[in-house]
Amino acid sequence: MSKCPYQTTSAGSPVADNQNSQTAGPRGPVLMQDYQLLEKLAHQNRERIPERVVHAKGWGAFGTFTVTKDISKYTRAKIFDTVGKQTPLLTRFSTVAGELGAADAERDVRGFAVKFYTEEGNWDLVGNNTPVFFIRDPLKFPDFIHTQKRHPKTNLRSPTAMWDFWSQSPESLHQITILMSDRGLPTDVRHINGYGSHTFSFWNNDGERFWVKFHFKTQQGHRHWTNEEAEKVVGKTRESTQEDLFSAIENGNYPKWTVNVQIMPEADAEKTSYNPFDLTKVWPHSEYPLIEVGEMELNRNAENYFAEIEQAAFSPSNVVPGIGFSPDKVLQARIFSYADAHRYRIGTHYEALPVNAPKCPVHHYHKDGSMNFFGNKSGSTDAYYEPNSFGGAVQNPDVAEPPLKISGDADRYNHREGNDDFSQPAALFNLFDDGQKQRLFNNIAGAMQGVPQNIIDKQLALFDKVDPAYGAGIRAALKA
Ligand code: HEM
Repeated sequence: MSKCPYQTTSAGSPVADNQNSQTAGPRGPVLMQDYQLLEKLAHQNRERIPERVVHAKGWGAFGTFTVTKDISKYTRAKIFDTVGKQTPLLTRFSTVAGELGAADAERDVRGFAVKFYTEEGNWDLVGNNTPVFFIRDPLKFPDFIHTQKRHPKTNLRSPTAMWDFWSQSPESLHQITILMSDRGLPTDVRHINGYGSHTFSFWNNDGERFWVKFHFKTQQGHRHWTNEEAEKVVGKTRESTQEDLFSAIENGNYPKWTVNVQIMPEADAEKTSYNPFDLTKVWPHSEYPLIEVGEMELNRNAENYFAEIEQAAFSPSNVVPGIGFSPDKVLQARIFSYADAHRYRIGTHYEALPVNAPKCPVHHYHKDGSMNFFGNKSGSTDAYYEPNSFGGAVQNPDVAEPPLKISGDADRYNHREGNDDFSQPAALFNLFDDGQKQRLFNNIAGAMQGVPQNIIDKQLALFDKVDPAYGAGIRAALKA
């Protein structure tokens, strides 16, 4: 058996006794000079960081992205430049509303966040298991999330608040239909698809821009629980997804996803009948078919959950040359929100932590700050400002994004005006067979228990507009 190392204080001094406090006599009291005891207690008091304001409960793993098809005519991103090329990555999956200790088997959207450690910096795709979202204007996000979290007085989740908000937000119908369908309660995260959801952009070496959507198709197939099955699971274990993902990887049963893109030439955005930057809409696959790009495999569990998964910081602002944003208003807001959240939740230099640090050289001129353990990053000791004459890092015009034409007057535009919120949910509703429809009705009726009738009526009127059979089915389920 190998000899264990000796325990030390955090200052490195060897510890003689870690079993007994230092006391005046065998019965105590303890001495103020027992710094070892003080250090242990003080560290324990600092073991928690704030949980994520949303997506607090999560499960993560490391893996690899492998390019299987050449899409270099659309993007100059180095991650895609050679078939067979592999890039290391980190994923974190999550539920949205539950706190850090929430049960896993809950009906909720699943977060699907991927950090690709590319040779030109980290690219984070912070998506969900749904191709659309509840809102299309980011001004709505804090209110929407308040309805998903606890009521200030009862400290309970409030179905009244949820349906009150949704019944006044017809753009949420598409996402509600997914959430209340079979796919709204997956058994685990190996059996879900992932979507970037927003429209992003690609640009190639010739300066051409394309609009792009990302789709991760599970190779494990889809698996879900009914509400009744999930209740039994939660009665047995609150950690069903953690157990499933961790043990699958530990046992060498590595989950895989086929990564696809939908590509829209830049000029098409002016022609489509729908706004291609509207997060509540999908692009018809018949017009913009899926193009295979690669495969994602998860093959390594974290050694330390807190250091590598809880402290992981994903942000839609992390793009790399060849991949860019789009005018999608919600995406634009997320470019601000995530890094701001990380500075608060983890600290100013969260990107220097090993799990967040890029695997390529990093050269910037940010200076000092709490927990700066790396000094200056400019590439030269004397170059702590820019421009300088001391060999510090310089800009690289080669990675400049092609200019984007913008038009219009600055104003607050009514995002509900002229928007069809009903056709796409109707198309989805009509894809469901009778059994799927009945479970959808039952799930919605179940989620409406205790909600005032006037709010239910407003919501039913919206379902009627999607399809009269949709509203009628829920009415019948409410009476059952
Ligand atoms: C205005 C809209 C939104 C805002 C302001 C917002 C904000 C946030 C914030 C502050 C966090 C916590 C970050 C942290 O502490 O690490 C978060 C987490 C997350 N959000 Fe959003 N969000 C928005 C919309 C979306 C959308 C549309 C998606 C998916 C398409 C999404 C997916 C996620 C995921 C997956 C996480 C968890 C990331 C992780 O695993 O660490 N969010 N969001």
